[in-house]
Amino acid sequence: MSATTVNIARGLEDVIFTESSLCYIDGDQGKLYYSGYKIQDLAEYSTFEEVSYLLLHGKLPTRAELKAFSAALVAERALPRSLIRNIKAYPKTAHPMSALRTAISELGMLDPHEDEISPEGLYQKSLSLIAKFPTVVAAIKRSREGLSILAPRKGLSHAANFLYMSTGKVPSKEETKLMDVALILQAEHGFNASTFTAIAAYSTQADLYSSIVAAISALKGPRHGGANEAVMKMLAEIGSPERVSSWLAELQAKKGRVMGMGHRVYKAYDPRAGVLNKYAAEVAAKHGHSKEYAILKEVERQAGAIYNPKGIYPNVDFYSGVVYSDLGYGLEFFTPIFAVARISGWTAHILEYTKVDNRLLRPDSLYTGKLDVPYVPITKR
Ligand SMILES: CC(=O)SCCNC(=O)CCNC(=O)[C@H](O)C(C)(C)COP(=O)(O)OP(=O)(O)OC[C@H]1O[C@@H](n2cnc3c(N)ncnc32)[C@H](O)[C@@H]1OP(=O)(O)O
Ligand SMILES: O=C([O-])CC(=O)C(=O)O
Repeated sequence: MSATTVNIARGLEDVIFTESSLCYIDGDQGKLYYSGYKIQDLAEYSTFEEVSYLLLHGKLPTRAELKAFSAALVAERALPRSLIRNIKAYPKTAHPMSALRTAISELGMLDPHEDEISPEGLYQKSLSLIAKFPTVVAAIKRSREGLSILAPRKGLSHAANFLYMSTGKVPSKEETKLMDVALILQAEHGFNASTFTAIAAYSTQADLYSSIVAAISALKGPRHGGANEAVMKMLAEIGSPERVSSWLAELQAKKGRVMGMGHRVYKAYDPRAGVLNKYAAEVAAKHGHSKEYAILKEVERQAGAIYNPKGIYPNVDFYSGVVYSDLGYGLEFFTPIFAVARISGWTAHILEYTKVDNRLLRPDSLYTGKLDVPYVPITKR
């Protein structure tokens, strides 16, 4: 093989390595479907529980199925005591994504059946992880803020309970809807970097927890899930809508990237950003976070003129921070909230991959090094 005969896909773009019926993205048209349903319909009419059921089962639940599924999630929400103790002892300076990665790793260690990979065992562990992610993230948040960790509260939906455990207040209907929408929009997105990482780990027959820890690690990066936090830092750097133009000129001069814009698959407006933009505008108008929103709109307008012709538009991370800030989360919790949503997609993909054909993932590279180099003893180098 030589460089002239091999087509190297550096970012694995356009490489199709499996089949999946979980998610369809039309990147040119800016369309997204979960198991055939339009993302806009799910965001408007559904709940995170319903969407998680859809992803795990491939169909929307009946009323009775949803009731049983939601009850199963509620039953799995609480954390082992020793994990709560340990979360309290995590350094307050640690990034919440590092704390989440550590906590999920601990959950695996505490599960006496960590390695079980029967379909029933995997499904049960998936439910348990979907249920526990909000409890873990809320516990990390409260512990960092020097507040007592709250136990999950029965009678609250997944989104409402997450908000309750995070803030100590039972949220309003509007706040719950806002969190539900954010979680629904981020629940699944095909073979993005974190899902692919989860599958790569799982393809070795590593246990579910290890695969999810791998996924959390990949989500942390600012080119992927970490972009929502990076957007907020970018807004702080810009400072005001009037500064957007000079900031953009500097960014272009150093060939930098506008965080929250651009996507490997979408070469049009990310439909999730469209939905979040609408909610962010409402939140900004109602609750006075209008400065951040105003800067974002200006970045979208001015950066759009430069980058839209190249297929670079706002992605899901562009407007989500305005929504999370409004719900009471600091910017370091934006990516953990993404993980609270994406755990459904990660586990659904692992369950699906097991059924399709759990084949070891192992790509190749074009070797560009030397061969048959004579070994020189260390004393002679
Ligand atoms: C949930 C998610 O993961 S959504 C994505 C979140 N990430 C971000 O928002 C970070 C900012 N965006 C990016 O870095 C990129 O758009 C990515 C990594 C997400 C996808 O990019 P890719 O499809 O891999 O494109 P690639 O990195 O090859 O860039 C192609 C060209 O577009 C430019 N480009 C891509 N994104 C941006 C951006 N946000 N701002 C400015 N230029 C950009 C690159 O500089 C490059 O230009 P060049 O050809 O002149 O060198
Ligand atoms: O699909 C991707 O590459 C990134 C993304 O938008 C997501 O994971 O939600």
